[in-house]
Amino acid sequence: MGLKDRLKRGLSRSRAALNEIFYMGGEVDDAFWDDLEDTLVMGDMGAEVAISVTDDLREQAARENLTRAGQLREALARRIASEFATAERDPFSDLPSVVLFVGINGAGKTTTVGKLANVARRAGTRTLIGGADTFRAAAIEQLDVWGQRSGVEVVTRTRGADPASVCYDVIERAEKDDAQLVLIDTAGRLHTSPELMRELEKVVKVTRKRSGMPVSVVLVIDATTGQNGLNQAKEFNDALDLDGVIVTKLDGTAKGGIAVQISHELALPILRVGVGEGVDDLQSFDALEFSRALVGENEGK
Ligand SMILES: Nc1nc2c(ncn2[C@@H]2O[C@H](COP(=O)(O)OP(=O)(O)OP(=O)(O)O)[C@@H](O)[C@H]2O)c(=O)[nH]1
Repeated sequence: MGLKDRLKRGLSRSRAALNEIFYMGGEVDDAFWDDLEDTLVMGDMGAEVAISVTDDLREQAARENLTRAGQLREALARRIASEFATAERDPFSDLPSVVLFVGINGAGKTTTVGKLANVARRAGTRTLIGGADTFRAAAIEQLDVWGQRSGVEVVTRTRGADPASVCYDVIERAEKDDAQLVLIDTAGRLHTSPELMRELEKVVKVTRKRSGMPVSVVLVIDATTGQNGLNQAKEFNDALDLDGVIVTKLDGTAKGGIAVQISHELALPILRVGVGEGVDDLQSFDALEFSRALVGENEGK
């Protein structure tokens, strides 16, 4: 299956409601505009974005005399795409680069690190994995499995070790091995715990201070957490000044619009999206491709 098809398949649940209001041949009337706005809100795009997208599209329809719903699909995708913040640099391809992955428990950090390491190694990039999740023994084992699978070395310490000193070790090793890409997994934590957030601030500070390579802090968010995901993003961004976001599990939700809202409200780029559990299901992010997959295309296209 091609990448585009995987993205489309992954977003099929999010697309279902919009598909319904865009059924072929539908008239563009007041009910259509109400339905469109409601559907965008229900898909977790947020009221502000939903209203401004609908208003703009409505003006465009009047200006260009578009009367059938199907005629508006591509325009809607383009309008939604314009809501995403754009990335100044991609920390996974603009090398050298150190990336710290943060997020709440179970968001998909370890899996994401593993998938990215696998892809980087296959592309011939000298890659190193850092295991700063010393809280859970299983997390260290899980990273080791990904390391073995992809042939990437994992630098970590035993359970209970200070995560900031693990980062120190990782950077030291990266310099010695002349690594180009360093991916560091951190322990999952609730954004509502000030103590854990402070610990994470220390991890980021130590890594930034010690590393001669640019350091990015990337938040991994599980899309199925919906509006809670937006709150998490705000808390993490306030504490750590994030560089970007990876949204996972978009295949498990009808609320894929949350990616639009997070990127727009926090002015943070989406760096990758997860649309399934396979290695190829962690995809590069293209705002227009993503928006098209969210909105759907007319039949026969
Ligand atoms: N369906 C689906 N599952 C995913 C995706 N990304 C990750 N997962 C699954 O989510 C689960 C949790 O992923 P982990 O990588 O262990 O999460 P974590 O953030 O490292 O968790 P902690 O170590 O507890 O902080 C795993 O079963 C993954 O396979 C995705 O895009 N789609």
